[in-house]
Amino acid sequence: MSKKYLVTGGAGYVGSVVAAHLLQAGHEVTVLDDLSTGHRAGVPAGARFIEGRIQDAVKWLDPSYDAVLHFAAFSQVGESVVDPEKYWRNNVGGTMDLLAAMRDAGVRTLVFSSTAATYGEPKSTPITESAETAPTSPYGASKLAVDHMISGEAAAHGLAAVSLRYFNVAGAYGSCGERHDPESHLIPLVLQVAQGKREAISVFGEDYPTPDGTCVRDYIHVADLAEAHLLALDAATAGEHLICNLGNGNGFSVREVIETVRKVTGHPIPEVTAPRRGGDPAVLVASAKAAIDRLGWRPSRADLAEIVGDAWQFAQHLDRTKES
Ligand SMILES: O=c1ccn([C@@H]2O[C@H](COP(=O)(O)OP(=O)(O)O[C@H]3O[C@H](CO)[C@H](O)[C@H](O)[C@H]3O)[C@@H](O)[C@H]2O)c(=O)[nH]1
Repeated sequence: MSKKYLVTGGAGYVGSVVAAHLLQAGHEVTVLDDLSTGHRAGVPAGARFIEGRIQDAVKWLDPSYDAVLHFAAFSQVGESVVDPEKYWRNNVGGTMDLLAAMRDAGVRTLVFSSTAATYGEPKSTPITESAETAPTSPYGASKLAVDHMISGEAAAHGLAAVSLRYFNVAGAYGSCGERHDPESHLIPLVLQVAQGKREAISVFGEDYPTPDGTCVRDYIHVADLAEAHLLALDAATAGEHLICNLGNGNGFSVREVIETVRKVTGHPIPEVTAPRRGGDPAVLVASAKAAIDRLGWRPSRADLAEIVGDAWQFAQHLDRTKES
């Protein structure tokens, strides 16, 4: 049955891919995005677009919406360390306003874009949802605060809520892909080297306690991630706040990612060793058992070469359309 959804941050990377999946499933989608980091061109065709802030969601939410999928947030770990207030005001304050607007409008289902950064430096791997939450950045702390806020809203006011804690989202879905400005994520940066836009990729630290000394991450294809959001909408239960990690449970080192980009693109990728980046845990790998058991999620694009290949197609598409 067709439903009506508000997607905050639907002009951004993950939000636009989820909006596209909702539209393909036959649903009606309104994207609310202030374009502070998103791109108007990223909003999928067929979605209604409102340029606006989550703080003002009360102006647009009404009882005709079945649920909100909430992606709008600042997400740069480094920036959050130098400007924490920006993260508390927007990510936490903005979500507080959004939750109030949902209550006013009687919209009682929420899927929230949470993050592995809520856990901080893990004590054991793979990380389950019962692991200690000790974020090492204001970004992670702001997302954890929202998770707590949502738990309270579910308990006190019967919200049906699911928080999905993403590990390293990568890849692309057609014309929806990753384009941060400035770019700080590993795969798009290595692809920029392949495109000749950068001379070399800096490897941030090669003395970590990992097999090749570089950091290990769990890369998940953005389309697999998007499918989990549709399942989460079905699984959401009044008065319950379900939290699920989303990752493949496979770790790849920075060097393995660079080598995969070499193979996929056929370009040599010069690398230089740089100092460790502050706040980077050595290994972040998810246990996705909860998503598999509770949501019925089955990721189908876990192959790193496929993830990198789709990101490579998107990087070339951006060049061709001269939007980059
Ligand atoms: O030029 C670069 C860029 C990154 N890295 C390394 O590559 C790995 C992956 O880095 P990304 O920046 O791509 O991703 P992160 O693991 O830092 O980020 C992810 O986890 C963060 C929380 O830890 C946030 O949730 C963030 O949005 C999410 O993408 C890290 O070890 C990083 O040090 C490099 O070596 N060189």
